[in-house]
Amino acid sequence: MSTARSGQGRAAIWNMSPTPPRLIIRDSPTHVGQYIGDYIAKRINDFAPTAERPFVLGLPTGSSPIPTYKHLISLVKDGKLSFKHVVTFNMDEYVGLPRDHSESYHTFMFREFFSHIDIPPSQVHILDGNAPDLISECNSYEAKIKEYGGIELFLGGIGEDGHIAFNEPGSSLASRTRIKTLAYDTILANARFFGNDISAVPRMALTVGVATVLDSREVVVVVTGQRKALALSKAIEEGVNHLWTLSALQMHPWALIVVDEDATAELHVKTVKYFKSIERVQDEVEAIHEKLRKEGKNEPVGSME
Ligand SMILES: N[C@@H]1[C@@H](O)[C@H](O)[C@@H](COP(=O)(O)O)O[C@@H]1O
Repeated sequence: MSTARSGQGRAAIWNMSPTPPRLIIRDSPTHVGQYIGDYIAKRINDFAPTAERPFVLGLPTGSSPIPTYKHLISLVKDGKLSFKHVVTFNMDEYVGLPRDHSESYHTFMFREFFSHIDIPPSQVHILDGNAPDLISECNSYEAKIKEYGGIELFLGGIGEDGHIAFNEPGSSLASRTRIKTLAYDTILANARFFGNDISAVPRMALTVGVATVLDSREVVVVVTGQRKALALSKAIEEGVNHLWTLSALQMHPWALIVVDEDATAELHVKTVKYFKSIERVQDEVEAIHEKLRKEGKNEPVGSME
């Protein structure tokens, strides 16, 4: 099952090289979903996965990735993408919530995504929050990721307190898959999925660690809505800080954060302008290279990092 990683996918998208982390700004959550869906589809198609060399994809739950899932589903339905040779690892799962509960992350993933695409269920990995030994469940999850040669691309979402997966404020930036007690803010934020009954929200979860996410070759994070604006500014405009675990992406060489306009509300104008200009310049450079490719001339080698 072990598959060696190769740099093939990355070479094919040299022109999309992010700085760590690069910000892409789109008008609305739907446009964010389209951008990320197209981006992931390109990565999978460039990788040309096979049974022996599958594409290993990390995935989140939450309302933010739903437009991305919708777009990926439409690409599969249109025959432009297949998950036949994609292996997935989800970020997290509640502890103690029955697997078939409507708000378990198992249920969420099959309802919103897996049931609509061509992925064999045996290639889906989601932590079992009801395992008899939760510590060994977490350790074997890490081991399984390693067996597959690591995660090629981890798609993530964040909480309002800047947590990635369930790595709440104060999580070690060297953390691995483990049991985590949820912050009260997260319990409050997630009560909307439990009929606004705070007491119904599980208090614990299993989650991949910050280091598990940082280990993947590429990280793409979706951040939409004004309620995530403070977390985004902390993660982008301030230093690496375990109180805003998304900020750990500053240490990743290949990270992309895709946001809508609302999520930029707390950013400095110059930060927004900077990232918009970077994207514009990269588009111009890509147009030049596309022209060179068409004329059969050599493309310059290397990235723009
Ligand atoms: N553990 C999950 C996170 O992985 C997810 O990113 C977050 C955001 O949810 P939403 O996208 O609904 O705001 O919800 C939960 O806390």
